[in-house]
Amino acid sequence: MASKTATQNGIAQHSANYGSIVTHHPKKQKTHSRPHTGAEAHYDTTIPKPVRKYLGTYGLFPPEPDTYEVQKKRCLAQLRSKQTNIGKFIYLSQLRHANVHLFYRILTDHFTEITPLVYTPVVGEACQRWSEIYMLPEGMYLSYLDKGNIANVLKNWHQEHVEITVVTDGSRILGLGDLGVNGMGIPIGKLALYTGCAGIRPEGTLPLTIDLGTSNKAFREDPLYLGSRRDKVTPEEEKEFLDELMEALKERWPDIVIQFEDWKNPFPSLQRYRNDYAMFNDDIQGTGAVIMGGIIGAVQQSDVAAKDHRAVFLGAGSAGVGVAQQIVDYFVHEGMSEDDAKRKFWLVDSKGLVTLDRGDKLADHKVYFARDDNEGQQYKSLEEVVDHVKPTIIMGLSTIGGAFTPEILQKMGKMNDRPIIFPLSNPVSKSECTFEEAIVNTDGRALFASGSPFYPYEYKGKTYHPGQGNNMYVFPGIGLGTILCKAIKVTSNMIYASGEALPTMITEEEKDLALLYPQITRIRDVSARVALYVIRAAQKDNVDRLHHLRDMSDEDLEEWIVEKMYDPHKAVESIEDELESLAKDLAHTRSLQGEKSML
Ligand SMILES: NC(=O)C1=CN([C@@H]2O[C@H](COP(=O)(O)OP(=O)(O)OC[C@H]3O[C@@H](n4cnc5c(N)ncnc54)[C@H](O)[C@@H]3O)[C@@H](O)[C@H]2O)C=CC1
Ligand SMILES: CC(=O)C(=O)O
Ligand SMILES: [Mg+2]
Repeated sequence: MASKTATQNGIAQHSANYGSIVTHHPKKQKTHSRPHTGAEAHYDTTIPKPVRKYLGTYGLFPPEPDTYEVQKKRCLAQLRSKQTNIGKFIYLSQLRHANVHLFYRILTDHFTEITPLVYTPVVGEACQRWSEIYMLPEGMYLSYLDKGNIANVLKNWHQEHVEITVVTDGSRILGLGDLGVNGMGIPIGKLALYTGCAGIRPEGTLPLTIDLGTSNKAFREDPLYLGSRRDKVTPEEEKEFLDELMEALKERWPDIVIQFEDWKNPFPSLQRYRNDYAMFNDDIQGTGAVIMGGIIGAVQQSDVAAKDHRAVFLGAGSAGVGVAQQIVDYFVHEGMSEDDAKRKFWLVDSKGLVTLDRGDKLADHKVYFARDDNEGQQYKSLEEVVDHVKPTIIMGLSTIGGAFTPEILQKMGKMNDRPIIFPLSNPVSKSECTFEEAIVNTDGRALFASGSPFYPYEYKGKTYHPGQGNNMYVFPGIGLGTILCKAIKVTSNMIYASGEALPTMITEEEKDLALLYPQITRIRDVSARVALYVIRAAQKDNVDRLHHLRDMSDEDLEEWIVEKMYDPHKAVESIEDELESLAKDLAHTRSLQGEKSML
């Protein structure tokens, strides 16, 4: 009997990976529904018959088990038959809910096709239309009214072992403005990439959206809007709420990594929590690191020494300042003084070139880069600044689609052999220029990366390949590295290391194509390398807690990281093998005891 109980427990435990399957078997303990891991057993047509019989799901779906290849073929056909991107987004959300391993198998097998549908650009449209398309929670929503009770609300989350959360208040979703609780698409999308790109277990992720009110009047008046109708809370109220939230998260999951995403003004929270929590801000730090990684390659390919570059940034917000700051660190690494490095940057915001004598009160985060050498002259437009600076690099983090006009691009092409052109705003509609515009207006010489994906472009008989300068190349690895070495905080050196890891992954073939980032299809290997660099930096800063990793060689450590990554293909195979063999064991035990076997 003892072995029978052990066997049953084994099946119950493993079948947890199949979501709510256990709910439907009378012998099994009832579990809560699992918004993020799905009820996939009912939809997983690959489950072998003996397992279905044991679990009490035999007869509940078509009789003959599929192979994964057939199942995938059917799913891709269903996906591709949807007429609109939003239809595809909804289909994929339902698939993730219904059969989480299948969703991640398909995502990892078809990164190039699926990523734009669950992340930028389509997630932008999904957030704009969230109130209309909403069907499933897929994460937690906290409200300002929960203040004083946040720890209790967090207890309602059904997963015991959350390793990472992405938290937003929806106040600056991509370049689309304040979308309030509709911003939930972003934590869900980012965490889907955590799982797909860096192998964080799906059930270890917690998408979290906080309703702190919204400045979006149209949403507040929309009867379908799912959030509160109040205006945004004050910065002081936000701070008090976040203090309580951070403490409550750490209390329930002491090792949790917390990623702040798409906040309108994220500098105060980063400053306040970075030393006491394993947290980082993706828009400031993740973007800084990923663009620094791309710039390292671009500087090499431009054949202009780092000290001779001049960068004009359109946009001086969290991403613009984060990126500029990170590249300053890189230039300093390359031997420049900090002051010289800082002087390589001209930041432009909605009022023009950021200068100390512009006459308005500059936000704190802009002061460091404000120019003092403009001799009293104020440059209002990007074109004027380009004429004044004669940059080698133009960077767009402004949310202004098309701001890099053909005239500006042509000037960049005339002034530089290899102009570095990075229109980084998301989604595609906000990109400062398209890949085609950059290629045509520089006669194919642009070194290019954009925030959202573009297709390769054929020009004068040659195919050009765009790079995607998106923080998705680093945040999954930053999170993975932090989790695996149990770092107590995410230091600046860990962020820097994540960007430094990227150029080490570019192959000669990719360099020949002038690519500044590895192909997205290799993102899992890239994330493992990023995690390796992050762990090494954590060790140097003495913030890691898994000290035995310090003794491993880089090669062994990278291999260990890969082994630790959730792989949806292996997950399904091993669970199925084990379930089948456990079911057979049980049948055998029953027949020895003279019970009628179901199998
Ligand atoms: N590629 C990537 O990985 C990332 C891209 N982004 C994108 O960067 C953009 C900006 O993000 P944040 O810096 O966080 O936003 P933000 O709101 O903090 O900053 C926006 C900046 O653009 C400036 N701006 C607005 N209108 C302008 C105009 N007409 N001319 C010149 N400047 C103007 C604002 O003054 C502000 O300095 C968004 O579209 C976002 O999607 C953000 C993070 C990562
Ligand atoms: C990519 C990203 O984090 C953003 O556009 O905000
Ligand atoms: Mg973001």
